[in-house]
Amino acid sequence: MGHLTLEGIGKDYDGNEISRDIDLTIADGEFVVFVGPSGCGKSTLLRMVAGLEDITRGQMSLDGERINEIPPQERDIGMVFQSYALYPHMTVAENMAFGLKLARTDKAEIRRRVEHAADILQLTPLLERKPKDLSGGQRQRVAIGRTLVKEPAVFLFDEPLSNLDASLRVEMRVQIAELHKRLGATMIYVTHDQVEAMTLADRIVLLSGGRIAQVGAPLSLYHFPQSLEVAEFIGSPRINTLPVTVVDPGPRRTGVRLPSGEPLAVAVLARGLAAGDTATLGVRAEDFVAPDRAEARLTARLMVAEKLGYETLAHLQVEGVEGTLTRRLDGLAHLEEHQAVVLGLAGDHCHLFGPDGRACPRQVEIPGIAH
Ligand SMILES: Nc1ncnc2c1ncn2[C@@H]1O[C@H](COP(=O)(O)OP(=O)(O)OP(=O)(O)O)[C@@H](O)[C@H]1O
Repeated sequence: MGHLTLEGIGKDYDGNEISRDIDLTIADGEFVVFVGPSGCGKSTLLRMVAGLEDITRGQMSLDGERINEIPPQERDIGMVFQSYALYPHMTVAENMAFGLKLARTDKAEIRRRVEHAADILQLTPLLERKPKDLSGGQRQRVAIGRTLVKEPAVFLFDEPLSNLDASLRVEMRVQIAELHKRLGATMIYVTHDQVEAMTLADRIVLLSGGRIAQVGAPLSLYHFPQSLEVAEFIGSPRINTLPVTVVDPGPRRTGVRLPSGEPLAVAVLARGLAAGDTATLGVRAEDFVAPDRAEARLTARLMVAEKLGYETLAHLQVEGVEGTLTRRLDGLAHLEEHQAVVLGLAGDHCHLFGPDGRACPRQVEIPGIAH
């Protein structure tokens, strides 16, 4: 079992509150990813779960038992670190067995567990090699193996792929997802890479300034972000934002005026907004619509077209909007530099954020995705 409960967890360093008001329940077998910008407190929270940091406030329980005071080695929790720090003079098998030997585990049992972990991680042919004779990905698999042999109820991963190159990261990401499916164990994974978070997580916990900004399934955070901060963190390219003025805060649609002066009825509840307020319209790169289906239009000029083969990212300048907006187009779109482009907007495909950054609740249904 690996059912974790965090209630009112907080952490201070030298009188500074680093983590605060963390309330979170992680179900047995769930894959949860802590994500957020650098310094938001992801590692601190993970290290508190591991027992490597004291908890200043709140209660942490594993399978109903309080674990605040239980030392790391006595928690049924295993951690895979960013730097895999294998012992260079030991073979792969010895590296994996080391923790079990220290814990005086029976020799036959150690052999069984090492062989089993090697089989799962495809390390069997490498068991007698030394770390210097392994690739980066293989070393990372040994580091995972070292944790796997402990057979913990909860696996913690602290940015385990950040030392690997891009293609290896993708490969290891798939292997970690397969490992989770195969073991069915509870896993908590820390990363600042939102693609890793989106692809691995059953649920994402997005942290900001030591607090939870939003918890939910990856696509819920993508389609129903509760704040501008979440909307901007989740999704690549970053969500487009433009300043608008609220003209009609209606009950199901909110009328706004675009920088071009055109009106648009956005499918959101105008909670807390009044006519005359300045708000932020959010439009994902794929959510612009063809001009003939548009409810409002923006005239833009193409600055740069990034042709990625399967899609083109058009970076566009719009009068009255700072920076550029990005529109995603399928395939190799035919675009000329500086050409005029009409960006079509539809109220169902936009987000609206108030002056405090809070999202106005969207009044749209997306099949299979919870609000
Ligand atoms: N031992 C410590 N003493 C004092 N402050 C610390 C200590 N460890 C971390 N902090 C501070 O706590 C905050 C959160 O750090 P943490 O490492 O948890 O962030 P993070 O989200 O994991 O960042 P990153 O993605 O850069 O690793 C930071 O401001 C950091 O400087």
